[in-house]
Amino acid sequence: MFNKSSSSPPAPSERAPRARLAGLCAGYPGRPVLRQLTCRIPALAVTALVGPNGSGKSTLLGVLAGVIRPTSGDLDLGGERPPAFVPQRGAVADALPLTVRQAVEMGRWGERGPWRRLNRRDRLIVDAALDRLGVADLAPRQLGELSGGQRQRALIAQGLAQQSDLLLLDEPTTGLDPEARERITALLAELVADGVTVVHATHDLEAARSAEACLLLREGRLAGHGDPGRVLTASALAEVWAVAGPAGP
Ligand SMILES: Nc1ncnc2c1ncn2[C@@H]1O[C@H](COP(=O)(O)OP(=O)(O)OP(=O)(O)O)[C@@H](O)[C@H]1O
Repeated sequence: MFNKSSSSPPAPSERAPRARLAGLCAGYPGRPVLRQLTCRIPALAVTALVGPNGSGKSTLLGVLAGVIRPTSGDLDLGGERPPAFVPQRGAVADALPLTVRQAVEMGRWGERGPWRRLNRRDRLIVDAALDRLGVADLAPRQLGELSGGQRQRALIAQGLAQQSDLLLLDEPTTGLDPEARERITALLAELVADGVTVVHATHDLEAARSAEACLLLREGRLAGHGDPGRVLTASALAEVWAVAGPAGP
């Protein structure tokens, strides 16, 4: 009677991984950052990358996105389409004269090229992404005049319009108020239900705890990975942030 239903989904650690890292090292010219990372990123789950400033979260996203080449070790990234990468909000100039719709349409450039007109299918994909993120009514507005939460949803819609099954986001909730943070966190979980694997770097421990998996980084090394409830303990966080300095998470 109390047997687990045979239809309950397997735990993330038991699922086929979307990405496998083995002894992976990466960084910038003359600056090694990631050191010997060995872990799996579960498919169809939200994975949070957690760690102090400079611990290598964005670098790891860059490696997964294919913009930073590992210097050694292996990265096995399955999937048929390249990952979709949504950079930090600050990386997108607020002054860019772009409407929300134009920003989301840029998500189609990878397939169409920036100079080719979008076709009907592209426009339907853009409409669906705007709808999914609840920003369809903001489509004609300038990106720069939106609230932080609205802009972040527009940028996630741009990632979604790339139609990848792997969505990489750099600090999608940073700088947002609690309500907007919760909304984005809930949206990421919903995208998993749509068939997307989500990996996001975050300083928001609440968001990290609500993820199905996490990677805890300390000075470019893996200090823990797996179930956030097991990895993000008070003692592990105190230890990781003590190494990083007194600023705290
Ligand atoms: N383009 C770059 N060239 C050289 N070094 C870089 C570059 N980008 C980042 N670094 C360095 O790599 C290290 C890791 O940076 P990274 O941005 O990956 O950390 P992070 O965990 O994402 O930090 P934060 O939480 O502040 O965003 C830092 O020491 C940083 O100074």
